[in-house]
Amino acid sequence: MICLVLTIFAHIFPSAWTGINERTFLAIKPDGYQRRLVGEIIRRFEKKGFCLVALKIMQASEKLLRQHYIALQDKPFYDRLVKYMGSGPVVAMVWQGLDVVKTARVMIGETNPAHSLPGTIRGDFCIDVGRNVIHGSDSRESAQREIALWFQPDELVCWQDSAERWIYE
Ligand SMILES: Nc1ncnc2c1ncn2[C@@H]1O[C@@H]2COP(=O)(O)O[C@H]2[C@H]1O
Repeated sequence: MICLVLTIFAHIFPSAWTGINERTFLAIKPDGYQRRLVGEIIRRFEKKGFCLVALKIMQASEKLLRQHYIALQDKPFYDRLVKYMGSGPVVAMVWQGLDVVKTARVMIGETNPAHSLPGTIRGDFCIDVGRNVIHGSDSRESAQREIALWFQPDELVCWQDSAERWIYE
């Protein structure tokens, strides 16, 4: 209940989710799902120390995907991207932790896998920019927008992280 109130509060005042409560939106794309990379990807963020606060498998609607990628609507690959993202299951997730937006992007690698270093998700698991396995919000503002687009407030779970004092000073 407290979490629900906090989540609604954060929709109105995004600054509520800062510091160790910062949140980001990640989605394992249909290629990552088909290639059985779901466990490996989740494992990386768990081992890093971030908290998983929401997760669902879904086949995203065209409407949702057009909204999600609205900033890219003038790009020549926009329709192709929406079609690919809707072509199979995706795993939509919200992760929480200090600087999670920026750190998740570092862990994911560059948009083009060819420019991604080994050790990053895209550097390790993919080759083609049109099949780059995972999406991660590119800013705190995008994260707020994307979380609100993909999840209802009551789908985000607040839980007490018993390892917190071993992760943060
Ligand atoms: N040149 C491109 N051709 C096809 N897809 C692209 C291209 N550039 C970016 N994208 C896709 O657009 C997506 C936008 O953000 P993502 O991190 O989800 O990953 C990106 C790629 O999947």
